[in-house]
Amino acid sequence: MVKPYVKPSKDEPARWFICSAGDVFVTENGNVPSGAMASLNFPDLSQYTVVYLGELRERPCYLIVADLNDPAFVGGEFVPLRSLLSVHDEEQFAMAGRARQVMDFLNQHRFCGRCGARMQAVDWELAMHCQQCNHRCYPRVSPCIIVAIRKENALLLARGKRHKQGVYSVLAGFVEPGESLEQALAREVHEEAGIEVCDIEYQLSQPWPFPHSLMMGFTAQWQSGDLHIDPVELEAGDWFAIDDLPDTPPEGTIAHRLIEIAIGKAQQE
Ligand SMILES: NC(=O)C1=CN([C@@H]2O[C@H](COP(=O)(O)OP(=O)(O)OC[C@H]3O[C@@H](n4cnc5c(N)ncnc54)[C@H](O)[C@@H]3O)[C@@H](O)[C@H]2O)C=CC1
Ligand SMILES: [Mg+2]
Ligand SMILES: [Zn+2]
Repeated sequence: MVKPYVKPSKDEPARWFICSAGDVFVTENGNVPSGAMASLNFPDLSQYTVVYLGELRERPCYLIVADLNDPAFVGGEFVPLRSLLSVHDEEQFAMAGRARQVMDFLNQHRFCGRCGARMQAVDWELAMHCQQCNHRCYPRVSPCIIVAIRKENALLLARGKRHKQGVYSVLAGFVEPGESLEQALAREVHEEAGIEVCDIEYQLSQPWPFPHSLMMGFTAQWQSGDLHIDPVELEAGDWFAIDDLPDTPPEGTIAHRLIEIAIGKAQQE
C-alpha cells in the first residue's frame, strides 16, 4: 500500500500532478512537470495538499491539489485529464487518473456520511476517518464490465448518449451490488441489446478516472436473440462488418483495445 503523506524533498527529481477539478497541469511538451521541486520554480507547497502517489519510471509522483488556473504554477497550462490520452503515455495517464481520483476522494469526504462530523485524513494510509463514530472511508472504485461481442465477421457497436458525437463503442456497464462480473455482463448485454452471449473471455482491465471506474474487458460471441438497442441508454447500435467499422474510441482506451482483439479473433477463424 502506498503511504500517502511522504513529504517531497527539495532536491529529488519527481513528477508533479498538479490537479484541479477534472484538469491537470502540463508543460509545453504536454507532459506533467518533472524534476526537483527546487528547480521548478514552484510556490511554497506548505500552502497546498500534497499527496505521494507512488512511483512512475523510478521517479516519485506527487499530487498537488490546486485551484483551477492557479497563477502560482507557471510554464504550462491546465488541460482536461482526457487530453493526456493523446500524449500516448499510458503510464502517465494512469498516474494522472490516480491523482484525480485521490483529489476527488479527499475533497468529497470532508464530512462523515454516517454522522455528519468532520473527517480527518489518516496519516499512514489513503483513508478518511471520523473520530466521532469511527467510520473509515477509502477511495471509491466502481467496477465496470466492457465487452466486444462478435457475430461471425460483425461486431456489436453502440452510440451512448454521452459518447462524443458519432463515436460508436462496445457495450459497458457498472457492476451492481451482489453481482459477479459474469452476471453483470449478461445483464448489461441483455438490457442494452436484448441478446444472450457465450464464449465470454476476460482480456484486460483499465482504470478509467471519469470519475472512478475500473474497466474489466471481455470478448464474447452472440448466442441468441434479435438486436433491440435500449433507447434509454443508447442512441443507436448495430452489427458492423469488421472491415467497415464506424468511428470508434481512440487508442489508449480499453474499448479500442477490445475491438482490435475481437477483429484479430475474427481474422483467425
Ligand atoms: N474506457 C473506455 O473505453 C470506455 C469506458 N466506459 C465507461 O464505463 C462506465 C460505464 O459505462 P456506461 O455504459 O455509462 O454505464 P451503464 O451502462 O451502467 O449506465 C450508466 C448509468 O449507470 C449509473 N451510474 C453512474 N455511475 C455509477 C456507478 N459508479 N455505479 C453504478 N451505477 C452508476 C447512472 O445511472 C448512469 O447513467 C462509464 O464510466 C464509461 O465512461 C464506457 C465505454 C468505453
Ligand atoms: Mg452501458
Ligand atoms: Zn461519523
